[in-house]
Amino acid sequence: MPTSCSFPCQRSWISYHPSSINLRSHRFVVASSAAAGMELSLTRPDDWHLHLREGELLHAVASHSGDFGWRRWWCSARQFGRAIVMPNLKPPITTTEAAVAYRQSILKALPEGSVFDPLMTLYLTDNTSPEEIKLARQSGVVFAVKLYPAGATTNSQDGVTDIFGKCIPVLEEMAKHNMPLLVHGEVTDPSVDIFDREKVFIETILEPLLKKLPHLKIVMEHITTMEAVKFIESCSEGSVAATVTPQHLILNRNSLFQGGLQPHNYCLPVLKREIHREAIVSAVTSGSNRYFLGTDSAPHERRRKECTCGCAGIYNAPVALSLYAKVFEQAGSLDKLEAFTSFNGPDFYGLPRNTSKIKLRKSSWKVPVSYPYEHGEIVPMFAGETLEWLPSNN
Ligand SMILES: NC(=O)N[C@@H](CC(=O)O)C(=O)O
Ligand SMILES: [Zn+2]
Ligand SMILES: [Zn+2]
Repeated sequence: MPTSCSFPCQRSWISYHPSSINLRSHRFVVASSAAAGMELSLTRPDDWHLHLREGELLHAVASHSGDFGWRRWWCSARQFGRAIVMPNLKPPITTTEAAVAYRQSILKALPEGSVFDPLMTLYLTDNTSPEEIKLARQSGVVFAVKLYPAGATTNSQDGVTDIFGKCIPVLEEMAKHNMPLLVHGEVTDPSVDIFDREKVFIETILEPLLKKLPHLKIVMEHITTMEAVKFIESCSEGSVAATVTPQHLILNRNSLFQGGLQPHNYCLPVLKREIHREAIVSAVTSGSNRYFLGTDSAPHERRRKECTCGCAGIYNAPVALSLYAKVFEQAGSLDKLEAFTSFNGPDFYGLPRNTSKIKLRKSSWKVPVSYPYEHGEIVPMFAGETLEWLPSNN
């Protein structure tokens, strides 16, 4: 197994200035501000974009997103209350019946006593019927439908080939039921430069789609560009929103190549230039309610990342909250963190906010170099690095 790639240059992420913290600006969330051990108290966050996989991988990762600690020496806080669970399995979750069964297998993978609530999604295909949307709404466990343009990302081969030609009736039904469309927003035309695929998707798909279906609720997932920020700001509030990942807030495209190819920083949409990262950071830390937490934590077995044709996806569940806190702290906006992690998402989906709390303690902790499971291991984002904010339940 290749193990030589040990992230020699990951320290190139945004610079961090503890001295720049403005205590007055986040007085509403500071539970204790004793210099070394500052603590934030947050309403329990939800993750509005999460890959939990299935089988062994599901069992390996469920505990990092759920509300209980990592089973061994390292206790990842009990983090998220709920998560929107992505349907891109093999085969994909295209029916309500499959979503209900998948939900059961997730619940089984959680240890007893867990209150983590997986919110299920359907994988949109050219053949999804309006009837399926009715069933999804009635089920009470399916909360959104996911659009993967065919060929855009991991397990998207069964996705949509022609949204305007094949999907309008089903999207009209979704609008009727207030069921959000979650979008992997990249065109797949191989002649479009990979760094422009999000921008072209906005121009050629999203803008015309919204003109045609102005009442469709849309979440543009894992936005990566200033064009996406402009698009989101141009839409009417409450109808179009965006999730933002830790990697697109913390890393730019240099991180893919620093000191050699860095497969564990490869995800789709691919990391962009620094100006795009800055645009997303400003949008998210401005306090706008159009943005919310969606980690896009996407585990792949180490061997499937470190190989000749490595999978796209960054496993960030164990580090996500620490990284979001770092971004807001760096921007002097810790007072806006809680809305991003815990309010904007449920408000957009029309769900109640969580009532329990978690804490983020300003103390250093080391990210494990990997999470082994029976037949493989998963390398997390910032493996082996030291992070500053440690989540906990008490
Ligand atoms: N983000 C990724 O790079 N990968 C995701 C799919 C996705 O969210 O596009 C995966 O399922 O691995
Ligand atoms: Zn995606
Ligand atoms: Zn994803």
